[in-house]
Amino acid sequence: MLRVGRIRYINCYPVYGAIDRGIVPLAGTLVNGVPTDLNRLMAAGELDVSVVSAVEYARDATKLLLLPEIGITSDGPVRSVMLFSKRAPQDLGGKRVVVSRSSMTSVALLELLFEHVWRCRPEFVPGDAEMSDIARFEEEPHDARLVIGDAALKLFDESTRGGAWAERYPWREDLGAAWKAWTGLPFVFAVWVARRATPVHEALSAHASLIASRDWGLEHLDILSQQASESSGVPVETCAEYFAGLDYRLSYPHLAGLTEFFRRLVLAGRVPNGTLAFLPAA
Ligand SMILES: C=C(O[C@@H]1C=C(C(=O)O)C=C[C@H]1O)C(=O)O
Repeated sequence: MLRVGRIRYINCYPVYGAIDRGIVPLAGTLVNGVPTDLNRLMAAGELDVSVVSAVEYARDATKLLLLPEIGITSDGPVRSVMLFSKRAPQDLGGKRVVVSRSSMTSVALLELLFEHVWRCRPEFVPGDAEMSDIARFEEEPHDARLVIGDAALKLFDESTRGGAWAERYPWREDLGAAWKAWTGLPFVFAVWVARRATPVHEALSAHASLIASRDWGLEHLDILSQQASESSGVPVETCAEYFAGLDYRLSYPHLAGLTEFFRRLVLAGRVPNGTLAFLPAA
């Protein structure tokens, strides 16, 4: 049985919604996790097909194939990948920036932004930043925090209404928006991949299910926004706007954004140079 990974954030509802509801069959079993769990399981050969951090593909491209036409992307603000800061990002040189242990792509993007846009060098420290960790943020000294997923959406939404979070973090940088301002391109946060060792017909079948489920999801964002609001505690209108701002296709502008990100990571010596290799389209 094919093992298929799913990020347990609401950002994956539009892709897995129809599979979850039995509307689209999937010949496999789902494994849930935060992005870094799925990256690790994929690298260890414990998953066959999964959504992973975009940078994980570049890191391990010789073992992986990209699934065409699907990704988690934004062309500008994403809302759920946020640097919450007590001071302006340009003033964070030598300061402590806690980066979510759940993320790989956003940490790599954040490092590029500090180096090239904000032009200073903070001290990066990995830390827990899921919804259940929010209450303990102040126990750990820090000047800024990178938060992704539902926890970021929740904190961003609350801080736009003023109150304690807005006071604690007067600077809130949306990494999708920062990338767009820097490069003019959309950003690809996550991609779907198959291990090259996975039998092609099985990977193709999973891909076809994911595409069909995503197409159903995009037609039913109202139902999914309601479900997302219930599970995240974020108002339904905010979830609806969030989904509207994400794009789950991988069209030319997204691929341009993805390769530009990889090119800059290669220059920074973070990932080996390589190429995009795709599973044949389903
Ligand atoms: C848009 C998001 O993109 C995510 C960010 C990832 C990363 O930083 O490695 C990986 C997968 C995506 O879930 C999000 O989680 O909010």
